[in-house]
Amino acid sequence: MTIPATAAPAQGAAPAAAAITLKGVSKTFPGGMRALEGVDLTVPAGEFVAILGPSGCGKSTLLRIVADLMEADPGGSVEVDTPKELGVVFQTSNLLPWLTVEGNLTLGARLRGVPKADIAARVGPMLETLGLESFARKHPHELSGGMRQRAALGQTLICRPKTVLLDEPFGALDALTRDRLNVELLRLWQDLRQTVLLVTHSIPEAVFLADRVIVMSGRPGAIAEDLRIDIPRPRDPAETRALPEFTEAAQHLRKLMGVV
Ligand SMILES: Nc1ncnc2c1ncn2[C@@H]1O[C@H](COP(=O)(O)OP(=O)(O)OP(=O)(O)O)[C@@H](O)[C@H]1O
Repeated sequence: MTIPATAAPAQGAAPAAAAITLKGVSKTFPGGMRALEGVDLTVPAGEFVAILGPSGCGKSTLLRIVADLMEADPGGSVEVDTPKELGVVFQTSNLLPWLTVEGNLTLGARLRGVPKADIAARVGPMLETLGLESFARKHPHELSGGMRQRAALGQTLICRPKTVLLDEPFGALDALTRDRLNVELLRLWQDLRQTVLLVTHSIPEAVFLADRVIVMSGRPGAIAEDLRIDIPRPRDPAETRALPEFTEAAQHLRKLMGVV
């Protein structure tokens, strides 16, 4: 069992309530494929947690279980503090091809019950944050892959979900766009203080973004390491990457994952 790396709260401060609590979560697919084995994980509200692990170790399965898109094996438990306020962005975007970018963002918010006036007030700033303001009237097929992914992120974040599950949302992007979106994501997170669970294959991305990095072992996936990233915020990409704490954490994770 992994001891959560949650920092002790400052004296007098109440500890943050848990947004996600997994206890003994396992998953066996029909045919006997065991994808997860006894995962214990507590994520306090407002924490940014990155999940790293070898391909096929069950990261997406874990996210799907948290999102209630898939059932875990009987015996374990999954608790999400505000299941109705959960936003999910997967590797492939869910944009509707017949709607414009603006239409997709608006529909996303409308389906989640965001009041009309709030939607109208949020669409413009969200498009601007994501660098999509001049593509508001374009349809998904007229966008680059990076733009589509940004729009998909906007479609979820415009609803201001309390908990955000991100499954490799930037995996298919070029390094520059990815860096830029990382910065935007952090900025949005710092404003809204959502709970974030991000699956990534990038060690630098995990260290730059997260308060905690969870490393999963190979299949069946279990938690092999729960590493707290004590790098002050706000984090500037160039300054953060030059910090010894950044290098140290990244090296530790590379070693652990056998990428040297
Ligand atoms: N619906 C399914 N039915 C059967 N097996 C599945 C199903 N979904 C996933 N698996 C298997 O479960 C294991 C974990 O898959 P999962 O997609 O969670 O891994 P992952 O860590 O997210 O991988 P990657 O990093 O490559 O995206 C894999 O071996 C996969 O083949």
